[in-house]
Amino acid sequence: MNEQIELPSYLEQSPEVAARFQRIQARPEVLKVANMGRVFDSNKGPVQALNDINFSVRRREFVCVIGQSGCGKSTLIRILAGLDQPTSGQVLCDGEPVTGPGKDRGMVFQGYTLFPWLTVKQNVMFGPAMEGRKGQAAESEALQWIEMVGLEKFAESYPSELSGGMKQRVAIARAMANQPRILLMDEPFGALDAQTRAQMQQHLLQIWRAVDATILFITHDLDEAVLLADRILVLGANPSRVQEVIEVPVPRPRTLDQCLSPSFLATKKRLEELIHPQTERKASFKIPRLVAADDDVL
Ligand SMILES: Nc1ncnc2c1ncn2[C@@H]1O[C@H](COP(=O)(O)OP(=O)(O)OP(=O)(O)O)[C@@H](O)[C@H]1O
Repeated sequence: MNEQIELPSYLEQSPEVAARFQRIQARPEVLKVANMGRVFDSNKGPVQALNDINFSVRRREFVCVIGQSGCGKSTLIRILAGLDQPTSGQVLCDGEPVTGPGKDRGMVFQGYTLFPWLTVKQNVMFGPAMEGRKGQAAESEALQWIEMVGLEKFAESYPSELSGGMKQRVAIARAMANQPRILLMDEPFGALDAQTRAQMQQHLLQIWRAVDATILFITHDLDEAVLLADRILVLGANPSRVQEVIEVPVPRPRTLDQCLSPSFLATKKRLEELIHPQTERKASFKIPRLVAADDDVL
């Protein structure tokens, strides 16, 4: 039997979800990106990586950014972090122009960026210590963050003694210990196996619910974006612009079970239409013949 399930529109929101978006709209803007562009000079001439990007993120909102490879996601997050500068437009964090890195913006990358010579606790205390916050109070605060990510038994361990998922949990605790206004995450779970990744997604949602954190999260994974985000920013390519902003209609709290709900599937379908349009030309490349035609293969 070839039965097709009729999906609702991804624009359809239950009253509960619509009310949540109204509440978010009423909150102050933590991050504002206005008419922002970035042109790189290259030996083949200028490369317009980002063009006229406009969006804002409100307090305690969870925003995911998706887009095809090379559409400028990393460039965007590097500019938001203050690690790169736009060539036009501006970025405001709490109304102040971003001119460089700052403790109001924490970063978690895909690669494990812990200091290998420091213990988990020392890694988490690193930022506060640079600010002059040391001693018993700073230590017990660090231990609270370590507990929040469920690693209290590993406070004295070194990064080499931890799994990939555990290292990323330390990276989140370390970023949060600086009490950032916004946490910028660039494919933080990209290197993890599927099961660990699913656990980390739930862990991140728990942390986000427990603290006053605004999150901007880059991912290639459409399921991950729908599972985590309030809104999903879809970047189009050549040059990169905000192609669509999707308000995820899936109610919270989110669990893995919801990945099969009609609203989840409808949102994912819309993302697929945007990221992999039907009209996209099929790849036409030639694979060199590696064996002679008369070889006996398979
Ligand atoms: N330093 C640079 N010099 C020249 N061009 C650059 C530079 N950095 C990025 N680009 C170009 O800008 C565009 C966007 O790159 P970016 O790395 O931001 O994309 P991305 O969406 O993060 O890609 P991926 O998903 O593959 O990581 C690409 O065309 C890239 O070649």
